[in-house]
Amino acid sequence: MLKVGVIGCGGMGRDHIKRLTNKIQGAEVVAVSDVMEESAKEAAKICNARVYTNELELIADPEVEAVFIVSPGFAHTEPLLAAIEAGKRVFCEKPLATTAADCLKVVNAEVAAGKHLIQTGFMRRYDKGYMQVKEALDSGNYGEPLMLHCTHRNPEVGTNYNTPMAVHDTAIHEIDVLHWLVDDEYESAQVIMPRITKYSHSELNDPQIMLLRTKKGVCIDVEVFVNCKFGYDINCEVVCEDGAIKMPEPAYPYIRKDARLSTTIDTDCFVRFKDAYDVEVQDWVDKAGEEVISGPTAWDGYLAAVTADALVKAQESGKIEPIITEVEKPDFYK
Ligand SMILES: NC(=O)C1=CN([C@@H]2O[C@H](COP(=O)(O)OP(=O)(O)OC[C@H]3O[C@@H](n4cnc5c(N)ncnc54)[C@H](O)[C@@H]3O)[C@@H](O)[C@H]2O)C=CC1
Ligand SMILES: O=C1[C@H](O)[C@H](O)[C@@H](O)[C@H](O)[C@H]1O
Repeated sequence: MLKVGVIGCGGMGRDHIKRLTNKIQGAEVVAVSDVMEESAKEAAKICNARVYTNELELIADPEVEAVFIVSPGFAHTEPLLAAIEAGKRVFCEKPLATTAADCLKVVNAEVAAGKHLIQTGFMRRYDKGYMQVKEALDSGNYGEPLMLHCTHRNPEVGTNYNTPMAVHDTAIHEIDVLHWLVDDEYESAQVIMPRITKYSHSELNDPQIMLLRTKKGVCIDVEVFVNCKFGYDINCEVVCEDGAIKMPEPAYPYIRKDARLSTTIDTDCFVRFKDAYDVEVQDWVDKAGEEVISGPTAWDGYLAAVTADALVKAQESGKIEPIITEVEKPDFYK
């Protein structure tokens, strides 16, 4: 039984604690940590775990064999480095860190330690819909991909959510999954700012249209609209030389009543991607004893952050910004 310590007991942290406690085979949560002690105490009731307010003490706990980092992205780097030093396996929710520089610190520390410890929580790769799109693309039946049209829509976000977060907290999912889908690398980034919705605030341009171009010339547009109000609406269509592949939407019934036809749109990621989280976390637990990481690594986290940095720069400049990876992929990750 893998004994897990969870850092961060907010929305995603509690969701993972419930998952590890009630659904995942082969793991149990033995410790939880949050800077807000009350949050940690509430979360500990789910799994009867020890409570910490200092994440480094949780990592040092001898009973904790593996660590889940589910604090905000800006707080990931320190526990990642501490867990690497302690030689403990880590599942780190996306983003690995909010800048490429911080991600590179983690990559360098993991390579120097010589042990494969870090998995990054890019769970869209485990989603059935994205996997079906990838299977169709890899079949070769539709020719080469030319364009991708995507949306990442939230019903609403809090007032602490700002313009750069649309990249490193939200679009980071598309940044990782889309180059994986088309098996290509990114070359340049641009951000177009449409008229701002009345539901936004002074620190947030919402919606945003993010444009990515890959080295093979595939052009990707991602509409990020985090106050769309109507639901949590994730779409992805790949237009190829011999056809177009659209990711299926969640299967809900179509209801005919009172001369109206209606169906359901999810309202958050916890429902929309419930199965993907389950598959991702069960796979991480099942493979916790293996020498290498089978899922997205710290290097994937760094690559995503390099593109995120370029998109954040493009938000400011309004120009097409190059996406340049400073270092070659270490043999450690090959
Ligand atoms: N894979 C996915 O689809 C999703 C991933 N996430 C990721 O999960 C992480 C947490 O997101 P949410 O739960 O939505 O945030 P949240 O704001 O609801 O919760 C964060 C929690 O971490 C605590 N915290 C802050 N600094 C901390 C520290 N240094 N040590 C321990 N706890 C600390 C806060 O007190 C809060 O309880 C983020 O990295 C986010 O990107 C969130 C939602 C969906
Ligand atoms: O990871 C997530 C969620 O999956 C939502 O899709 C994003 O919009 C949110 O900002 C982020 O935390």
